Amino acid sequence: MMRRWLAVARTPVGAASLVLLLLLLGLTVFAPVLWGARADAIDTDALNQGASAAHPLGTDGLGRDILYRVLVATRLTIGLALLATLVGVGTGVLLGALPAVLPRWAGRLVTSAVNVAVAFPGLLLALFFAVIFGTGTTGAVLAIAFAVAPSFARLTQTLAASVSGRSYIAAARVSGVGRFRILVRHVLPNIAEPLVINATLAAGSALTAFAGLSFLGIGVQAPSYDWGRLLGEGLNRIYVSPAPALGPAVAVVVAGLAFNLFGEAAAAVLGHRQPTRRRGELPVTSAVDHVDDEGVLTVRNLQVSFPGPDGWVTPVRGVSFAVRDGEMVGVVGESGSGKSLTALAVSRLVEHPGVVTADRLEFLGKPVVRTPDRELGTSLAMVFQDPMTSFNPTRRIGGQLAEVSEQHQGLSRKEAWKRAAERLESVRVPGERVKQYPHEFSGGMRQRAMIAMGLMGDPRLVIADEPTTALDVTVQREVLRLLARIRSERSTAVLLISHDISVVERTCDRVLVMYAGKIVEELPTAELFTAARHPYTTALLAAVPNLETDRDQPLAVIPGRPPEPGEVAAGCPFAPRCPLAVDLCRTEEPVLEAVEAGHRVACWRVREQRSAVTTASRGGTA
Ligand SMILES: Nc1ncnc2c1ncn2[C@@H]1O[C@H](COP(=O)(O)OP(=O)(O)OP(=O)(O)O)[C@@H](O)[C@H]1O
Repeated sequence: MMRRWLAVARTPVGAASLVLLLLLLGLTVFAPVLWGARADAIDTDALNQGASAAHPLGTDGLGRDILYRVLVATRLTIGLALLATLVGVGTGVLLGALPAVLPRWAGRLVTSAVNVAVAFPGLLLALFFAVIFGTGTTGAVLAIAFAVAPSFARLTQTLAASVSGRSYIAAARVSGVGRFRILVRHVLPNIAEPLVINATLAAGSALTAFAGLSFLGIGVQAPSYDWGRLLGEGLNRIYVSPAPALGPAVAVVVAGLAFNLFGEAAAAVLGHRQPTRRRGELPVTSAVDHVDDEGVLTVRNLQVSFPGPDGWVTPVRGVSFAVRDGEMVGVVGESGSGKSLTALAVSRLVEHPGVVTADRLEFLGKPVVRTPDRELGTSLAMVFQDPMTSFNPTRRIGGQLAEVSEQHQGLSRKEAWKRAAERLESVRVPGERVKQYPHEFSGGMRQRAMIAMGLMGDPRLVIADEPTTALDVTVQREVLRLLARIRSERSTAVLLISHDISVVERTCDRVLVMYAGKIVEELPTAELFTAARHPYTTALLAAVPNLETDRDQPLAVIPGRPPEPGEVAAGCPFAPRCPLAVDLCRTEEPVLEAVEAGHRVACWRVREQRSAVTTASRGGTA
């Protein structure tokens, strides 16, 4: 962090503005001590003089030297501007952060009030508040502070929203960390940088606004004086002698520029981190698939919907499955098939305005909605796709791991850090690395540390959403081996989400194949290459190269693309890409049916073949 700010000082604009700011700081501290007496010295022999060698900026109506007065006024001018900025930024950040901790209705009220206030120009607001608070220094400070606050509230809200989609926030939430703590520990530190940059810019504006108020006579009052007041006094006789007005005017401009240029240089070098974020009637429930299995997790007819411009869209359209104790289940499917949303719904992480409905959504025999945060936090672990965003970059790895145990298991800070080191060791990361920051870890280590974080509690289920996508092949294998080891050593169930069917085939006991928000086939992985029946599953398998694949031929690809959640037509959603599709496939959607024990398929053609076989065998026995 420090290094990044030093880089700002190394740019020409950054360096020049920093020198000016240091100069101003020096004057703020020392000018009144050095020249305070001379600035107040009345000289009746030299009233209202213009520029001269003895008085470079002339004298005022009492014969006081204006140059000394400008220098001495630095303290009050800069001090008040900084005070106003501090109060304004503080109030703004508070207002901006409140919606994150308040109940939703109250949060909306605050947001609306901020939106209304932002619509007014700052200086107009300052004048309005100056009239309310009355003339004088306190009034002017509050007026400028309250004029600055709305834009900071808006900025905080926007920045907070942009980081709230990060995996480490989701990880903290799934670990049951409270809203206030998430705000203070995870959100605010990660938006501090742009806030500081904007505060520097705001200080420049506050300085000029303050000078304006004093100039108009509603800021600093005699006998105190700041640059604004000196400017006002000098301006009265600008046609006789320009120097007394020019001095304070130059001071205001130079100081304002110093703040603004430093802010601009910092913004240009540090840049604004703008992480991307994914983003009528509720849809009717579709046919319910039947699941017999009960276990750690039971999901029946799970649907996830979002309001869209043309009504609700439902990316997850009725998913049913179960995960038993100690079982490793894979979920595969192309991008957009609803795998991640299914996982997020299970962990209560689908964000408003998303709506999750299910006939049953139970974890450890209890409805997920009623599972206390503490229990969910220690019994369910999430491992996210991107090891870059899975940790809060401003905090040490150990602290982030320890948080879970401190919060939920009542461990002391020391014990929790000790456990964090042990858990890191268990995922083959040297324990002493607890003290390091996420950027000091490699991608694979970060992913293993994320798994270690999940193991801080005693999870009964680990949900790993594409945990190896961002990693190279060898690290990928290591992470998968680690998940498998955790499963066998601790009998923890694992739900592994992947778009790569070969990864699932190698590691899992059972596979769920998803297409367009539904499970289209479920079978034991051991039978994947021999017994898969759904044309989509067989097409996915055909796209996996193996030892017999002819290397001179291009790999099989599935023609076309899956439908978007809003455009799923009647019939089987795979029909437009299916070589076996018949008319029935285009008009009616097949339901998931058991073809054998542990093997379910949703396909009209498979059903047709089965009934043909059954009829033939009946005919044979008749
Ligand atoms: N917050 C949201 N608002 C609206 N639509 C969403 C939202 N989140 C996801 N979707 C949509 O839901 C569909 C399924 O998304 P999901 O992330 O579950 O897919 P996925 O199968 O995990 O794909 P990937 O492998 O690319 O992560 C996508 O079409 C996506 O655009």
